[in-house]
Amino acid sequence: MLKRIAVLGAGAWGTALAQIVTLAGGRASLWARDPALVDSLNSRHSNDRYLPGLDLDPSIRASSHLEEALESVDAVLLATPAQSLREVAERLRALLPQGCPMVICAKGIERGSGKLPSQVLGETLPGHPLAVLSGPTFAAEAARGLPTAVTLACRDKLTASRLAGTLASISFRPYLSDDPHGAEIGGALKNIVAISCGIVEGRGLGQNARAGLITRGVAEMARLGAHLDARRETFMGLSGLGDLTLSCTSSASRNYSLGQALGQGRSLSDALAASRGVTEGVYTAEAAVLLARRLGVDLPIAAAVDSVLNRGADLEQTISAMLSRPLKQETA
Ligand SMILES: NC(=O)C1=CN([C@@H]2O[C@H](COP(=O)(O)OP(=O)(O)OC[C@H]3O[C@@H](n4cnc5c(N)ncnc54)[C@H](O)[C@@H]3O)[C@@H](O)[C@H]2O)C=CC1
Ligand SMILES: O=C(CO)COP(=O)(O)O
Repeated sequence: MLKRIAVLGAGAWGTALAQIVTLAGGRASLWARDPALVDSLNSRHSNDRYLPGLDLDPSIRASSHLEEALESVDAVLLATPAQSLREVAERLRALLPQGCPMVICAKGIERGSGKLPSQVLGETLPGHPLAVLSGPTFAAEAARGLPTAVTLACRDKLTASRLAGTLASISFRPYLSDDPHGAEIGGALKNIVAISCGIVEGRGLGQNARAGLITRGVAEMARLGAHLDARRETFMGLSGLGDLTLSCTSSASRNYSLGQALGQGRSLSDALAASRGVTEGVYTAEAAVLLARRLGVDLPIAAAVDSVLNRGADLEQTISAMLSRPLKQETA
């Protein structure tokens, strides 16, 4: 078993993951940029900024120094937002022990390059075993020990099962997969679809529309995945349909709530200011559209969300245009 785990990023998910490691019997160090947050994590064993009301295991050691957080670690969980992965990976280059496995816990696609997190890490930190952890996991629930099932995807079976052993407990249940790209695409696109479902809710367009978007969201995942070495069946699993089910039906999702606010007529800057943390779908919509254009893939939901959020398109006209698209085969 990999016992000593460094979690990088002490937001809601990173803090929850550190707790999950301790629930599984391991030791977690937690890297946060902000020394004030580190002090409160170490002295009060809580993260009032990102995960209020939760008592953390006192064995979790936080540090604002990467070197310290990485001391004697067996594996690293990357839990900063997707857009910061490259910067964090570059800092890791001189510090990470040879062959140390890395687990991508962020959900997104890089802006500017249109790359998946595993592609970003493959460029910046080649040679390290890579896994992707994704699925329906609200941080606050998983950290409290409420039952949670996830996809743990890794091309190397031995690394996958060692990582699963490190994270698994009575309340946290990883299912193994050998399709990391599929898990990444599912996690990235579900945030965009969650924004679209929030818009539907905020505008009072009904539950039929939401179910339609969830299902067509799976179709967008599968179409993109077909060009990126991912398997269709992955999108029917926890990191695809599972996460869509969670994030597209609950205002506990930040992406869904941002969509709700937009649907109610609030501006993007107001909705972002009210958000409880990073809303990955806003940035990934732009990156997904870039990637899809490059690959010649049609992603109408992602394109509509991107045009409303990032290109100043009128919401009402965008909804009309979506609904007026030419009729097509369901499986195409
Ligand atoms: N919150 C949740 O329930 C879940 C979140 N995720 C994913 O995990 C990732 C992180 O999300 P959250 O922890 O919820 O976000 P958050 O907004 O709660 O926290 C983000 C943390 O990353 C830090 N950070 C931002 N840029 C950084 C940089 N350049 N270098 C170092 N630290 C940086 C921030 O200071 C903050 O502590 C996202 O990709 C999200 O989609 C995945 C599963 C569940
Ligand atoms: O990824 C998540 C649940 O699986 C968290 O979703 P939000 O980022 O939309 O809150």
